[in-house]
Amino acid sequence: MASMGSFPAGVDSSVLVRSANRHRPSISILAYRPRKVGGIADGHLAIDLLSRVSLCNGCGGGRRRWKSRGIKAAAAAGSSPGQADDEVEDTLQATIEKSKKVLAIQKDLLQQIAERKKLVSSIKNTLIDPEGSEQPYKESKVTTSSLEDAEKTEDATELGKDLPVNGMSFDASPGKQLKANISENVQSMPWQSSVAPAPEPASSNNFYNESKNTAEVTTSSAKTSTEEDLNRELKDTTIKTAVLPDKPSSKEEEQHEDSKESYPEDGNVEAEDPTNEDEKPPPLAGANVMNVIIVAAECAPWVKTGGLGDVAGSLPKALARRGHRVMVVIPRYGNYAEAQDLGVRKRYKVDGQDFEVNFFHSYIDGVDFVFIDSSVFRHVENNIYGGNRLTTYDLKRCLQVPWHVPCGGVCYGDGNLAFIANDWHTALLPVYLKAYYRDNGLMQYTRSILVIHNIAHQGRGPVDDFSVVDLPPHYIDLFKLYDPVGGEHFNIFAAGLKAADRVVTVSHGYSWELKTSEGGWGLHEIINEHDWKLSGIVNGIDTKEWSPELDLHLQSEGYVNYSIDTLQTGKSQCKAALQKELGLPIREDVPLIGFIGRLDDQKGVDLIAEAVPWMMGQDVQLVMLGTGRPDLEELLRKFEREHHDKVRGWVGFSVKTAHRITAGADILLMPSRFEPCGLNQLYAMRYGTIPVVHAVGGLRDTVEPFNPFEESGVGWTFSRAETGELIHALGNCLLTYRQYKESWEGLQKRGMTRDLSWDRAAQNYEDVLVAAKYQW
Ligand SMILES: Nc1ncnc2c1ncn2[C@@H]1O[C@H](COP(=O)(O)OP(=O)(O)O[C@H]2O[C@H](CO)[C@@H](O)[C@H](O)[C@H]2O)[C@@H](O)[C@H]1O
Repeated sequence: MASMGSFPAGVDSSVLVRSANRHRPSISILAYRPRKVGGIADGHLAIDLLSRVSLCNGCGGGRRRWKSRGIKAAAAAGSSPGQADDEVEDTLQATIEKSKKVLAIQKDLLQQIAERKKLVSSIKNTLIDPEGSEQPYKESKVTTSSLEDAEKTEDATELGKDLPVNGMSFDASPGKQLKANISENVQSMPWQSSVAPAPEPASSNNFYNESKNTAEVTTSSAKTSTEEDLNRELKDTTIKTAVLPDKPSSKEEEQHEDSKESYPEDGNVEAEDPTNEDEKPPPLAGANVMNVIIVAAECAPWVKTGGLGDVAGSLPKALARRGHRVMVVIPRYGNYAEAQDLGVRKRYKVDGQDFEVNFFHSYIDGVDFVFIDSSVFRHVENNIYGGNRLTTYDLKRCLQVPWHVPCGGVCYGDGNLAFIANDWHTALLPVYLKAYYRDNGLMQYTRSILVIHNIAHQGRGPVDDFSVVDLPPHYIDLFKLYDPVGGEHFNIFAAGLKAADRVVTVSHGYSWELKTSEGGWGLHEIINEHDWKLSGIVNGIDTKEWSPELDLHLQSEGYVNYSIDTLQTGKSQCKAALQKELGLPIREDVPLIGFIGRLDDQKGVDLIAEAVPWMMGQDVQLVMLGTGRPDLEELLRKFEREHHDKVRGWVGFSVKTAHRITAGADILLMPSRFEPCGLNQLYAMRYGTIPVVHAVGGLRDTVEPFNPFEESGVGWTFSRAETGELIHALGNCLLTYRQYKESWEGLQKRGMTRDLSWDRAAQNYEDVLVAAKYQW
């Protein structure tokens, strides 16, 4: 039994071995390894053993069996029964004594378990990050319940009253203390009172200093630490030390697979060996990791009317891959299966009306998707932009999300935080951030970035609309804009562009066009004035969603997945499947031309319409998918009626059909009059479909024209939005398709191998986030 040396002193292993032969509980004792003293399972085992051993030792049956065996043994050795009886009694007594010792040792082990727990907790509390400051998100451990306590129904003008403020002191009794401190500091908004609030200034503009200040302050988590929590927090601490982003920890393990893997079920402390840190690579963003909240009106796959939905669904994942902690906030238009009710309820008065807002949450691919559930969003799923443009998306609530919505049990907080708003629908967010918070010394380190996906839609209205947005009177100047057509009016995009810390648009070409009177749609002067904060970043694509190898819509009804290696066979199979599905003649040799997009002026549908007579004179097939202006929808139906053997006009919004056209078509037409970026041409290239585009905005940036002498380029472009130019470019494209098969294949392969992923774009967004963070 030399190997049993790990038993605590005082344990006679021979007793244990003897007992092991007779009693199951003792066998378990032999298996008891001090190495695992930190685990819950072992703790339970010890308690279980304690009860079983005492039960066994006290049971008459056991005693009788031992007695009769002792008599038989004595008889066999030639002793008298009386002597044998005494010996048995003695042996029994000795065994009981030793069992008592075992019990004492087990108690001791339990004590050790408790001490290891304390140790875990104290390690967690003392570890600091390599920068020498505590991690920023420590400050954000303000749980919903603490905020719930802190507030009752609030008025729209009381925003900020339930906001933890940098530098304020409050501690573990969160709610009331928090409320008290905040009301001391934020008595009222400046336009309501001549007494300005007195926010605590941060000691420096260095983020980490700020973090340190706030981290000391916000120990107000109402969370009760269970043993599991302790172990998780230890892991959390090691992650933090490696400057990894905060990971949701407790409530949603099933969704947070990574986290689950990281936390050993039995809480084995040995598994938390700090040397394991080395195995985790640092985040790609390095020291630039931030908390990012992207706010949008739509987000694929839940709700999508166009390219904004795609961007809101995929940019966040790319930022998360770089190590940022990322949340997307969108309205909950429908019942989305993945999203769980967080149980956070807020009541607000807006315009005298009572509203309740709930928050739903889903954690997917490293991103917290938060859905705002409110009566105003219900029943508009199929017409999300059809309601009252001023009240449909209450952006004041979005600004409170970092404090109200605990993702993975931990709120984001306002340190090291940037909001990314998208288009005019969310352009009020930078304005509210300024008016309600920054002007009052709150959220001093939170930044806002506004992304222009399409400047043509601006949220215009009469100047009187200003009364609805609930802002201090002097803010009207941000909104007022003189327009040669409409005169002086109220313009939400204009205000957002002025108030945002940074502005991004979705291509370099478009960032240039925005500054011209033709491309700026009345906002060019403002954009020129704020040129210093404008960047152009070309969109990426979601290479999982849009990939011919993986595309789920190419796995039935004759469609097949294909790659660059199986391009010729796979693509022609998809083409045949598309022709079959649409009822067109199934012919491999005929060039199949596709169009997918909103039917409006922007997309140049009228140019296609004018080119249709010429096209019908060619041996081609044309498939158009779109919704929008009723007259253009009718045009699609008319083309199909008149050229039934060559044209299909699909009026409707069908993601599946969009994927199938992208795979089955040979050519994609995009004669857009303006195109900030354009995604369909990027999808087309990835599927070996050749784009023919008007060289404007993002189309010019992304479609390098074919050069037959150098065998370079990925498509055809034309420089003026005119039918003749479209016909000329398409004519050259058709000629190459028919007569220069090798060049055609070269075009396809160059497009397919381009890096179109979001990863590069995310890196550029990160530069903007960092620039915003350090700007004043
Ligand atoms: N009927 C239909 N059925 C199914 N799917 C359909 C469809 N109509 C369009 N789509 C899909 O919607 C998306 C449209 O994206 P785009 O970028 O081409 O245009 P959009 O003008 O909406 O976006 C704006 O924002 C994006 C994102 O920044 C910019 O790229 C763009 O230039 C700018 O105008 C694509 O995913 C497309 O497949």
